Amino acid sequence: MTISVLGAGAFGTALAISLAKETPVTLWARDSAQVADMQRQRCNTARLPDVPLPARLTPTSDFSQATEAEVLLLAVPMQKLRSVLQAHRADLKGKVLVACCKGIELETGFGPIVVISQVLPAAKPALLTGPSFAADIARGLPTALTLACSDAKLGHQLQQQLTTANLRLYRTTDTSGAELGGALKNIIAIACGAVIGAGLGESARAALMTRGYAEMQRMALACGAKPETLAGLSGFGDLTLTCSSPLSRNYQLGLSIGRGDGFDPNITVEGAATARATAAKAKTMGLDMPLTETVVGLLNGDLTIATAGAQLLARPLKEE
Ligand SMILES: NC(=O)C1=CN([C@@H]2O[C@H](COP(=O)(O)OP(=O)(O)OC[C@H]3O[C@@H](n4cnc5c(N)ncnc54)[C@H](O)[C@@H]3O)[C@@H](O)[C@H]2O)C=CC1
Ligand SMILES: O=C(CO)COP(=O)(O)O
Repeated sequence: MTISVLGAGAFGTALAISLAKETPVTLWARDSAQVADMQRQRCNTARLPDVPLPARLTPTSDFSQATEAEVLLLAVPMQKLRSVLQAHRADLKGKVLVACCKGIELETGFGPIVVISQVLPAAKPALLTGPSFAADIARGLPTALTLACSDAKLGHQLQQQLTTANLRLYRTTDTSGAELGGALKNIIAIACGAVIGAGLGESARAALMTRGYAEMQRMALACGAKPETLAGLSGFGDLTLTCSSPLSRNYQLGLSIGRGDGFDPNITVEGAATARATAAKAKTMGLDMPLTETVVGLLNGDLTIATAGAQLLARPLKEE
């Protein structure tokens, strides 16, 4: 079996490093200078500077070389997924495509599986998601993820093919639940970072995580997802990691909002566009998602932390 990873950011490189310890892996980046640097230094100096690339990992900027593999992992940000697929439609036709991004497309409200199916109707889409920092995977630390694929046979096969010594995959056919868990937890992580950054305390964070989980479930169940998927690695698991670790970029963005600091717009923070997409989607579906709306208000500068907190606390009292 041959594997390629498309996108040599932090996550794509980490997955390629882990998989290349067991099988040959091609890692594609669009930037030929970055590829030359990885070939020379045997390291992704920009994203994972302390981790050497295994001998069986081949960096390339030649897209057709990368698409010779049987299984392709798509590790580009969610908001870039459609354009990458469209740009390489011919090479990707009919391929097994495992999306590794976590988010909802701003313009359409769709997750990665639908985007793949729209651009490449003959492709066989799957999703790899769950609690994992690129740095942990790259360093060989133990990690458990969810492999979601509506085709149960293909999902079983991918689970076997993509499990490594440190990366244990569970499988599900509930792609909608896995997509939404991984996407929506980023919104709540921004909120948690904001609360901690503003010094509002650990109790407030626990409240946000719990009510955020209720909000995630509300949206996911309305979209036909299974509750047990939300309770699994892709939902509850990733919510826990992302809302509690300063290594999370979504949490870091929240921290900077809470502290009133600036934030580098070039850092990949999936939760920002996803919050906006989710708030719009919730409105059309008639769903109450007050935390998501609050995060959008904070991101747009329409709310301060003080007014956001006051608004949430003043909401009508209800059953849990
Ligand atoms: N970094 C992490 O710990 C984890 C990241 N993820 C997910 O993986 C996805 C990617 O995140 P990271 O790798 O961390 O981001 P990153 O910012 O480190 O890398 C993104 C990569 O995508 C490439 N890219 C962007 N637009 C492109 C285009 N149009 N064509 C080709 N390449 C393009 C960039 O050059 C960059 O190498 C996100 O959805 C994120 O949520 C998931 C789990 C863990
Ligand atoms: O998805 C992640 C952890 O599972 C990575 O989180 P960030 O994108 O917030 O860094």
